[in-house]
Amino acid sequence: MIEASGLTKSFASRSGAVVEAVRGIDVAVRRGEAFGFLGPNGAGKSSTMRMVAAVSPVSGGTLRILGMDPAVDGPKIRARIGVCPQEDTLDTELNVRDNLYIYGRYFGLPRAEVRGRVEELLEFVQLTDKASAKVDDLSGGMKRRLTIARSLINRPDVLLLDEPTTGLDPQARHVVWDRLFRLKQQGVTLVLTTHYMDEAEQLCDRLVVMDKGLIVAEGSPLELIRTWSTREVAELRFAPTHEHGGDLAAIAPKVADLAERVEVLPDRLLLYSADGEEAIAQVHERGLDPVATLVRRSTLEDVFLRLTGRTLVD
Ligand SMILES: Nc1ncnc2c1ncn2[C@@H]1O[C@H](COP(=O)(O)OP(=O)(O)OP(=O)(O)O)[C@@H](O)[C@H]1O
Repeated sequence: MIEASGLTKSFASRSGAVVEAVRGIDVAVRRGEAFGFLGPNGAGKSSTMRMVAAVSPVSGGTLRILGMDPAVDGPKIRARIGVCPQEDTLDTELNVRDNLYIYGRYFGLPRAEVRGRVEELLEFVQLTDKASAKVDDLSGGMKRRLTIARSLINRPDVLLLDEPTTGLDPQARHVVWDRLFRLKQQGVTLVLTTHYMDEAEQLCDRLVVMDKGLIVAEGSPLELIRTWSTREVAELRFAPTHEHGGDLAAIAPKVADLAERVEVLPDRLLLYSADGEEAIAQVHERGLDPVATLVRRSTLEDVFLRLTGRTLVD
């Protein structure tokens, strides 16, 4: 559905310096899959998405979308994809139903067809009872669902979603995920960006981890975790009154041999080990006395930390 090779995007900044937002990435998105671009702010995700949406010209490399070249067939591509942008771009002058209707007409769909499609989409995103409401009276989650409905008006083969649940509360996020799952079941190819690990794990069949304009890893969430992390992680917190005064960097060498890898975060130590309980038992045996411990399974957050040395916190 999408094939990029050596894809780059540069911007000229105001000072005249060149910003290389995307520095040569290879990506292939298959029909029907949910594909994610994961990475922190500034990684180049949005710049990539805008090229894939055929609204921002490619600086270098090649890009094919639905077999077409965006430089030649931009309008044809845009007719067959849906775009759900990061910020709300809904028309606050119009009510919920008319936001969808106007968009459908913009796509050149006949009036009667748009009317039917609008009702179908309102139902799909569970906004039928809000059809006459002003956009400003909707909650954040409802606005996001309306934007998703709008991006589906042309029955796209591919739906691009830039951070679909950023800023939403947990319940609203789950409602959005549920709708995206349903779309996937209907055969729509989903391409999304996110900096939420749980979102990537929930939704994506495959994903790439981006950092500073480059892809640093690629695979299914499970493959990435298996390749780049251990099965379990033991988290250790120490009291500020500990003999090292809570200086975690000083404690780390004392436990380094108990794990495959140790990460020092500002507030805790992470011990990457196949058996977290065993690692913690040994820490206690050495009289190191953590004030709190926790064993959890590895997540994509651990993969990201391993690959970039940074956490993905916004
Ligand atoms: N129009 C622009 N002009 C100049 N620089 C830009 C422009 N758009 C993006 N950039 C720069 O390109 C880099 C990548 O930005 P981009 O928005 O693609 O990252 P991102 O991974 O999507 O981040 P976010 O999660 O914040 O959306 C950043 O350094 C950004 O400042």
